[in-house]
Amino acid sequence: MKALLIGEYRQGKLLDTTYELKAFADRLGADSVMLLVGSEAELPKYDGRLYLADAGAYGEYNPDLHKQLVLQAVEKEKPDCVVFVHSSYGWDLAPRVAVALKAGQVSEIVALNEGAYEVNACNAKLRRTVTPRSGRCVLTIQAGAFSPSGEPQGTPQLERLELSGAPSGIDFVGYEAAEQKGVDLSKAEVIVSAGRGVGKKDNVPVIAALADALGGELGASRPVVDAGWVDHSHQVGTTGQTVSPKLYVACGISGAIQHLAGMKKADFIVAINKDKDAPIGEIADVLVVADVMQFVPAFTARCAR
Ligand SMILES: Cc1cc2nc3c(=O)[nH]c(=O)nc-3n(C[C@H](O)[C@H](O)[C@H](O)COP(=O)(O)OP(=O)(O)OC[C@H]3O[C@@H](n4cnc5c(N)ncnc54)[C@H](O)[C@@H]3O)c2cc1C
Repeated sequence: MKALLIGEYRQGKLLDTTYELKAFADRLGADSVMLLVGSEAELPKYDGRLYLADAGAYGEYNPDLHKQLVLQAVEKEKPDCVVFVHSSYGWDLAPRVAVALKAGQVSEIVALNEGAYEVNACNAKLRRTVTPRSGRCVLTIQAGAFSPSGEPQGTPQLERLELSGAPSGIDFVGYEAAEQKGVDLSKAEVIVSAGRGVGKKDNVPVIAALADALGGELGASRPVVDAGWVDHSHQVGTTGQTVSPKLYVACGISGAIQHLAGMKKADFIVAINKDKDAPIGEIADVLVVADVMQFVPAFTARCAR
């Protein structure tokens, strides 16, 4: 099996998720070759062939041109699958490539299951296992689901791809940073996060009090934000902030991939959960099996002494 991996630059910087593509291909048992559209200034550590194309004259992202370049690489390599990260880039480009190739697309893969793909369903409450029927397929992987097992290594063997025409009718205007409101969790050294397990909005101050006692910030999982218990600026995860504090305390959080993707780089993780088998236990340094509303007030009282 051969996989064409579509790496990603954002504003000239190589995204770390590019390495997750290689980890996915390795777990699939596929030979891989990579394509990057961007500058040579920052190349990934990659032990294999890397197609590099410069479309900078047309702005950082132009769907027509990027699709054209992916199709060129497909023509040369004849891969069985073309793999993107499920980012805004992958969301936009993967379906365009799938339509052009008349290939089936499987989106937001979170795990492999004996050669089939597991994807989230019902807002990640369920998983579906799917196998594409088309011979060639286009895949997108959930960021954080396939972490590299060690430090990425290798120097890529570069091959250039040239554009064969100007884009039709699409101009890249630029990126506009979202207005920064509320807290910037990315700089916090301690984060104490509330999950659905805290039960109700009135219980959130109990979690915030622990954050205060530890000199940290309040974080939250998405259901807590969606329910309006905590402002979105506190959300940790793929659709919230990515954080790397010294200490992360997860209170009543199950450990869904989308949450883990935002906090798994924390130096030390404490999880408080009444379920001893909660998935967060797999990455937590300490798992306290307890009712969060009994444990946290007692813990806060000890911290405040
Ligand atoms: C496209 C997409 C993007 C997403 N982005 C994000 C994101 O950025 N961030 C994010 O967090 N999620 C995100 N999600 C949602 C994610 O898939 C999960 O649904 C979510 O993280 C679950 O939040 P939770 O752990 O708080 O709730 P649950 O999964 O419901 O877990 C609650 C946990 O609390 C425990 N619990 C219950 N009661 C108690 C108690 N009294 N004491 C102790 N423990 C208790 C339970 O055992 C359980 O483990 C996204 C989903 C999708 C599809």
